[in-house]
Amino acid sequence: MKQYRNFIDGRFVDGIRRFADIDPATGRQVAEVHEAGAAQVQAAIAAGRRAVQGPWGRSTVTERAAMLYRIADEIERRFDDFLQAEIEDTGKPVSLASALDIPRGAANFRVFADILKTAPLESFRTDLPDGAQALNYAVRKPLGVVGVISPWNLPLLLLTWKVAPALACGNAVVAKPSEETPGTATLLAEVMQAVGLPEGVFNLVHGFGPGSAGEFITTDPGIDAITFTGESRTGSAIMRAAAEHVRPVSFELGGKNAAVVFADCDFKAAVDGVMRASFLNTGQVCMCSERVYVQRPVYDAFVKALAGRVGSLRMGDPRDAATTHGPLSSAEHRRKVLDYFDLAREEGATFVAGGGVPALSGPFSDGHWVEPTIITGLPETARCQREEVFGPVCHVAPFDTEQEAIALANDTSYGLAATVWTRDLDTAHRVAQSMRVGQAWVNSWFLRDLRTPFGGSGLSGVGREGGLHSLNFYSDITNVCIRIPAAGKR
Ligand SMILES: NC(=O)c1ccc[n+]([C@@H]2O[C@H](COP(=O)([O-])OP(=O)(O)OC[C@H]3O[C@@H](n4cnc5c(N)ncnc54)[C@H](O)[C@@H]3O)[C@@H](O)[C@H]2O)c1
Ligand SMILES: O=C/C=C/C=C(\O)C(=O)O
Repeated sequence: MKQYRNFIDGRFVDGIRRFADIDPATGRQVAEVHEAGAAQVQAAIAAGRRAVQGPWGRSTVTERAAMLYRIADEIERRFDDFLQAEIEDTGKPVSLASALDIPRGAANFRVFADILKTAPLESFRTDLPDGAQALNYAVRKPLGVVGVISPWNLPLLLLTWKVAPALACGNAVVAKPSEETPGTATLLAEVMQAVGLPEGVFNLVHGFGPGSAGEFITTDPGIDAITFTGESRTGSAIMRAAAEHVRPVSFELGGKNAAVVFADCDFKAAVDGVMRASFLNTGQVCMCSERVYVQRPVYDAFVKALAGRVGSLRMGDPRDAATTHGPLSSAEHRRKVLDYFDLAREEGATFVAGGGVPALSGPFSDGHWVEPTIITGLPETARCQREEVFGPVCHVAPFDTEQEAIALANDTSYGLAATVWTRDLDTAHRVAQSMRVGQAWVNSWFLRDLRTPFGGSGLSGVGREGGLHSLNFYSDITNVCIRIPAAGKR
């Protein structure tokens, strides 16, 4: 059986216990994962501290950028290994993992190398009453040892989205991937070793949250900052842990995202776009649209077209290029999603498509499959309209006016993403700017430029990452202020 070990101070080490890594497409075990104990997490943090105090913490931008390019190149050289590990851990279709997850794993390093090299320093010239001036400029320095905790839905993409800028800024990292998806993170540790990243700069520990590696990282005073992607409830627990030693946090959390479709949209593009926004990665993307609002004149046609398209999603062997819909991440997560389907029925929903468990044959008969599902008829107060399901499901409801659509979309305690479909430029700007979210897309969804701010409002997160926002979070900033006397004065 394949073994996924911890990577501490430049070496792969066994854990204190082992747990099973399950392929959600088949329900079969694919690897044994070595759970790190408290002492091993402490050793990883101590190794990180030594690394930041050593040459790595004093390395130049040019040196670090070169290292990030080497990491990106090595991920690409081992593209197929990463692809197979990601598919084994998630069951996601090869078409998706090869177009999104693995390329973004490499791109995250390359883009942050470029951003680092081109990032300006902030500076201000201050005029003083006596004719003197002051020149202020802010320098970024490493924060120290950064704890990175990531989820299972886009394992390599979301881990590297945080590891890359943390390393770019000269920090050391102690990373913990989700217990459900340890594969590509372990390969990333192999990459770090292969490219010669100094020992202790990147450490990887496997395990769970409470009472395990996740909690050991977040409660350790040796961790200088915590960056986390996952559920809002977990974010809240981590925030409490971070408060103890007053450490900064950056959180990308859950969503209950709206799609707003106006009657003047490009109808086919909107149907295609909402299909993608609701069902990509089996609905397990934090930015997925679970609430779709369609303007009344096109509402019936839209629901019909969406239901027709759902039937064309193909489940099955993730390695078959024709497969477009994978399983859910685990038996437990499928139970949660199916419980929401039951709840939706109790709350009065009409199931326009899906709603059940498909019968797959052969090795995939024990996978954690759920049909892509479209529901209508729920009141906005229904729990299924308010809570994040994180599965292949959207609810479609009609609206009449622009003001009503904005109010419906914003009526949530989350605030991650929205997507607006219209051909009218004025409507597009007005509505997109009115969305209380981190990302408002117009006639598109999950279209990413990694230089832009990314994050969530309300329950969806704390802070923004991306571009300079990442550099600022992963840096300790010192403002230097120099007084320049006026000529002839002191
Ligand atoms: N906003 C975003 O960018 C974004 C991106 C992806 C996923 N998500 C969200 O993530 C969720 C799905 O991922 P998940 O189920 O893996 O999330 P999760 O919160 O259950 O787990 C995420 C990570 O946190 C660890 N963890 C759990 N409890 C912990 C604790 N008390 N202390 C420290 N670590 C702990 C887990 O082991 C895992 O590594 C969804 O809510 C989704 O919306 C958000
Ligand atoms: O599931 C959530 C997806 C988040 C995506 C990103 O963080 C990104 O594209 O950088």
